[in-house]
Amino acid sequence: MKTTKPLKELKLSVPAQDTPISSFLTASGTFHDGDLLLNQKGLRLISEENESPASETKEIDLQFSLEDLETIKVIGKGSGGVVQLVRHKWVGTLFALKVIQMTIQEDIRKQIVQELKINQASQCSHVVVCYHSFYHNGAISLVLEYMDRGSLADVIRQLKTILEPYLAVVCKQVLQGLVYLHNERHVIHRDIKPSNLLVNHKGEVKITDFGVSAMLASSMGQRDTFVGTYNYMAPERISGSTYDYKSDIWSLGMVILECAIGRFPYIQSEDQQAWPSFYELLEAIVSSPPPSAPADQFSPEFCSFVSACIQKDPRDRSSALDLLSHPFIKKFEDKDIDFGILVSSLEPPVNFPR
Ligand SMILES: Nc1ncnc2c1ncn2[C@@H]1O[C@H](COP(=O)(O)OP(=O)(O)OP(=O)(O)O)[C@@H](O)[C@H]1O
Repeated sequence: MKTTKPLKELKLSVPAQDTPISSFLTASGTFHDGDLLLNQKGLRLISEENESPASETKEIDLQFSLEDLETIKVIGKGSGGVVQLVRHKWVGTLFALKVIQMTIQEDIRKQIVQELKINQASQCSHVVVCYHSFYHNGAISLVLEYMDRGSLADVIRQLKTILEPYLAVVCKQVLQGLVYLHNERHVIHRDIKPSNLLVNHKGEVKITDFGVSAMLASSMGQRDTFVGTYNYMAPERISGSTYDYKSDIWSLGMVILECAIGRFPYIQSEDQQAWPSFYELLEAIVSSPPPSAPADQFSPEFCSFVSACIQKDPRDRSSALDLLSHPFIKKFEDKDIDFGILVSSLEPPVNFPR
């Protein structure tokens, strides 16, 4: 692969806003999209068939308001907006408040609405909980479960590589989250990457950020809009073919392999100058043989797990459910591996409280 200028994250820019906010706001300033009503008081889900009678709406904990939260500090920034650490003034509980400005393209706004719907209904301990959502002053605010050790990206930044026993523990939790999303919610996440796998001091790993996920079951059908990094994207998505749950499995395989070898699998050496250009990377993902774990450095179980995920043809990839019983996961299940101890031994991410 040719040496070109360094390119750490391959991103596309978001096109300028082309839909006025007024087109999806009601006269009272309520954000309205399908079965969702969102205003200063919080989120209300309305049954699709029966939107009008207010008495039939399902109200969700209106006691909780943005004024009850005080900001401690900004802890992160993504393409959609900032993430702040906040505290509930009366109860003292910490939350992560993700604020997304609404002056964005309509496609992105729709993706955010999906995020709200999925998060609000989430009942899986490996998916980050969204406790509440508000629409206020041109921004959507999501009150999320606070994951006090940041993301897997923060962990690998410090550790460089993660050993197989810990990787098995991380993988199992991500797979449990994916089984929930794929088999119960019928959702493709579409953006599995290290910064979307959040970690806490207990060693729990949870999937977050459904900003780019799509509800397969929804009438919108498969959508092609994507904003974010292409590094972990499956070949069929890059080449514009149809894709399904298996594209998340490719991404998981790429993340796990990166954690094991300590570098993004499509760079040949640890020399940071050797990053391919954007198009070289896309070409490599689509046309080159898939990356694999070096058999001389890793166990046969790990190598087999990685290749069960990173297959060019999605039909050759295992499902999340099947991978949960893969020998690599099973091997460490009764070994009492405590990822929490490892994570707690690290410095908290920059901006997170010490
Ligand atoms: N619930 C949370 N608890 C603790 N930290 C969080 C939480 N959600 C997000 N963060 C932190 O904020 C950062 C930014 O998150 P965000 O989801 O906005 O963007 P991203 O996933 O990093 O990037 P992109 O928007 O390009 O996908 C994360 O990398 C993480 O460190």
